[in-house]
Amino acid sequence: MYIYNFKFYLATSDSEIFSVNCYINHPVYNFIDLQDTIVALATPAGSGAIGIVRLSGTHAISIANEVFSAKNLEEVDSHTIHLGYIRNEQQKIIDQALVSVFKMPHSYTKENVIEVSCHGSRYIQQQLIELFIRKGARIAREGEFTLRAFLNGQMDLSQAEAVADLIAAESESAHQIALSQMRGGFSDEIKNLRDELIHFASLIELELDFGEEDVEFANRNDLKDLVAKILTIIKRLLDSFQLGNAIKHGVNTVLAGRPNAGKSTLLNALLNEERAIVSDIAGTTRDTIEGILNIQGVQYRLIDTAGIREATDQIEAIGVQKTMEQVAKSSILVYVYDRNSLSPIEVQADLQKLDNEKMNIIVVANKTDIYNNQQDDGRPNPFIEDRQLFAITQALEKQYITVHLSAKDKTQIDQLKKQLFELFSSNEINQDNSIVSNSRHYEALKSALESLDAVMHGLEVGISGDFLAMDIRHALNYLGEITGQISTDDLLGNIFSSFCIGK
Ligand SMILES: Nc1nc2c(ncn2[C@@H]2O[C@H](COP(=O)(O)OP(=O)(O)OP(=O)(O)O)[C@@H](O)[C@H]2O)c(=O)[nH]1
Ligand SMILES: [Mg+2]
Repeated sequence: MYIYNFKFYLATSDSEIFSVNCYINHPVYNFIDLQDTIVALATPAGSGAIGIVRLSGTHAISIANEVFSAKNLEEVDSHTIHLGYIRNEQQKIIDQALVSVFKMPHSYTKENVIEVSCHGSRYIQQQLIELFIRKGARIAREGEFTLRAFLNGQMDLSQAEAVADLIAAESESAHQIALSQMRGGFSDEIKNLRDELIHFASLIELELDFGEEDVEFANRNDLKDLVAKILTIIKRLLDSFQLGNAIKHGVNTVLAGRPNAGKSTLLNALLNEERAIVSDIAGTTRDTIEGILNIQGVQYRLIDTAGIREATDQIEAIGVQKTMEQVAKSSILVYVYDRNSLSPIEVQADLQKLDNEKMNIIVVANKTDIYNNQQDDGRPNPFIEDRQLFAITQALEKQYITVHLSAKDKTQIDQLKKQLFELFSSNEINQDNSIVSNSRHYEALKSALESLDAVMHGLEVGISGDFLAMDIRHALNYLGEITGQISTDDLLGNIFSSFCIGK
């Protein structure tokens, strides 16, 4: 099968080999009928000032022309807009509308596209869609406009996915990542590297064709250099995922610490609203409480939790367990403690318990409004007086970013925000760096990395060409999945079903 494809490759243009292979294995074009003309509402359902009904497909213009009398739409230029009445079969006016005409291939889907901007009444939109269906269009499936754009070569798969991300983007940084991916992002880079790898794969396959003869068309050192180059790039992309994913979905930031440390007070101060109940009773917060904080375009999902201690009742015990789960799931832990009542030894013990390699930690030494050298009751603060304890505090502050603040008086809250932002700064995005934010891409890159590691290992120990070719083929498949050069019905179905109808 593969050799057959390979010979086919030699007879055709460069780098077509794997798409041919994919086409034979996965007839992507079969599961959807590209001949149909599709219709859907492109604006949100419901009433508004304007609603847009969109048609795409071979007959889009002729269908619209049948119900629009002001002009012959088949004769107008592409990218023109026309005002006129839309009438049903009984010549009853449905609406006066603006009709935009895009002639293939100069449209979003590369097909004929009509956009009818009508008055945004539900009734009119419904009537228009039903009329177009009676005239031969069918209702579009979720994401079918974008799927067609992909199948017709308007964009690659990762760009199509970025369209959905762009629509869903709720913060400046998520918007930025989606936009950069839509404009090509890292997929061009992947495509180019993949093409270079295909070149080597074909040379190695050619060696295999010569069977018994001892020939080597693919220079192993050059291949090694290429694989090393690709590995470096893939590793960089994989590393960017933590940032990309956090930005796309919001950075999970958990506030944890002992009861009465002031976590809920801090949540309220950060959100600037009284979200969580605050009291001097230890164990006030039982369940997790969330709020969204936007710092310069990055969304932080703040999670206030139950104070960590030996629980005094069952409900509190569940709360403490939930806290530990939240800590494990989060990207940032804001560990809050009352610096006037918790000894540095206890702080150290807490941090050791909570710290896991992956997490970013910010320590908040709370309640600076209480005079540092004396406690609530006026007695001197033992942690300042004791030189040994003071040394532990200093060591901790070296190890962890520490912010001294008063949650109650809202002093130094901006300093905490600054530290949060610096952990997940969006500078990297602004510089147009390639950032992976899609978990499907992340998984494919991880698999490609494994296969390429195997290729590298194979090159080092000098394994035979057929094994080498197999690992390269795997890597090519995984890389091709990202851009859609390799795709299956299931994969496409999965991706586009998460789109809304009309996109
Ligand atoms: N003086 C002072 N008191 C504070 C500060 N922050 C919180 N408090 C007080 O400390 C007590 C506990 O505050 P909470 O915010 O409920 O503490 P918590 O960490 O959420 O406590 P649990 O929910 O029980 O785990 C309340 O009486 C707050 O008013 C602060 O910065 N300065
Ligand atoms: Mg609380």
